[in-house]
Amino acid sequence: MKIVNTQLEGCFEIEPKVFGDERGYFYESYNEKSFKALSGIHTEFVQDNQSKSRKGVFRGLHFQAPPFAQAKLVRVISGEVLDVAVDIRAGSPTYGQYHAVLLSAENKKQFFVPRGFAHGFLVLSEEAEFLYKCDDYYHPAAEGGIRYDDPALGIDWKLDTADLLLSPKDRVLPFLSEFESPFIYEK
Ligand SMILES: Cc1cn([C@H]2C[C@H](O)[C@@H](COP(=O)(O)OP(=O)(O)O[C@H]3O[C@@H](C)C(=O)[C@@H](O)[C@H]3O)O2)c(=O)[nH]c1=O
Repeated sequence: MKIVNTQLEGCFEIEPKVFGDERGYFYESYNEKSFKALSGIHTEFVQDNQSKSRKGVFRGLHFQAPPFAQAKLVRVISGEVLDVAVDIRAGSPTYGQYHAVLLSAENKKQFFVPRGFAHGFLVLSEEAEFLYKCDDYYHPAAEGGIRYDDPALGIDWKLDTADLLLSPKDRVLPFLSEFESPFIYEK
């Protein structure tokens, strides 16, 4: 596997080593030892989540506030999504900046979203199944988020955002300017 760092400190993409043969393919979708050795991060994942969504569904931009913050290792097992992480660590030199990556069953890329980032994805294919590991458990009372269509973020979603399907909860999330981050940047 190969780690590709992004412009946002702590956020990186993973390109797994895929072994193809006449039967199909094989790859290690997660190997704790390699993950820790290559990333230098000693995250202990405790929960795996899976969701399925149809084209035009947007989930996000979500986080859990400390002390229940979650780092996530995300990937797609069918279809294609545009996955985005936004730096919401108060005082971060890249506060409000985002990284977007196309994740698909085809490219098998993974994306590591650290604590202190809001995360979301838009489904670009007819359907997509999304799988992710989290390093803390679900705590609904600690859930928070910011609006995906905040002009201050300026995210290019690659689909007409007028017709997206969002949960009622995600429709009323605050814009960055209305938002007080529960995360503080630590160098
Ligand atoms: C996230 C989560 C939800 N749920 C329940 C609550 C609710 O009834 C149902 C659907 O929840 P949501 O609408 O919050 O699901 P969803 O919008 O898919 O939320 C997810 O979005 C992506 C972008 C993330 O990054 C995740 O961390 C998570 O926030 O599942 C759990 O039981 N455990 C969990 O860990």
